[in-house]
Amino acid sequence: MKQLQIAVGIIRNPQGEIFITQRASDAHMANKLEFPGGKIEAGETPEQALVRELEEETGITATEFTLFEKLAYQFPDRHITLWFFMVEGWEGEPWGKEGQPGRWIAQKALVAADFPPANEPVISRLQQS
Ligand SMILES: Nc1nc2c([nH]c(=O)n2[C@H]2C[C@H](O)[C@@H](COP(=O)(O)OP(=O)(O)OP(=O)(O)O)O2)c(=O)[nH]1
Ligand SMILES: [Mg+2]
Repeated sequence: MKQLQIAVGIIRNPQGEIFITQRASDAHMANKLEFPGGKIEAGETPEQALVRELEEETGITATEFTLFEKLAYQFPDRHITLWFFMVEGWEGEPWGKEGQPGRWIAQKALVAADFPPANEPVISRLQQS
C-alpha cells in the first residue's frame, strides 16, 4: 500500500477568496478541484515541500503561511497524510502554471463534493469561518 505525505496550500486573498485548480483528467482524483500542492519528497520538511510545489504549480513564492489542518485519509489503494497550510502572503500572482485551470472562489462558496473526499473536514471549516 502506498503511503504518501502531501503538502497543499489554501491560498487566500484579502477578499476572502481561495485559489483552486482542477486536477488533470489522467491523475488520481481526476478532474476534482484541489488546493495546489503535492508530495513531500525525502529530506524535505512539509513547509519546504509547500513552497516548492506552489512555485511549480502556481508560480508564486509563499512567504506567510501556517498549518491549518493535518489529517490522514485511507483511499482504497493508498494511505495519505495531508498537511493543509493557510497561505496569506506570497510574491507573484497565482496561475495554472502546469496547464491546469485555476480560479478564485469565495471561501463560503466552496463545495465539498467538488474536492477529493479527504478534503471534507477542511472545506467544512472554511465554510464556517
Ligand atoms: N494537491 C492536492 N492533492 C490532494 C488534495 N486532496 C487530496 O486528497 N489530494 C491527494 C490526491 C493525490 O493522491 C495526492 C496529491 O498528489 P499530487 O498528484 O498533487 O502530487 P504531485 O503534485 O507531487 O504530483 P506528481 O509529481 O506525482 O505528478 O493527494 C488537495 O486538495 N490537493
Ligand atoms: Mg500536485
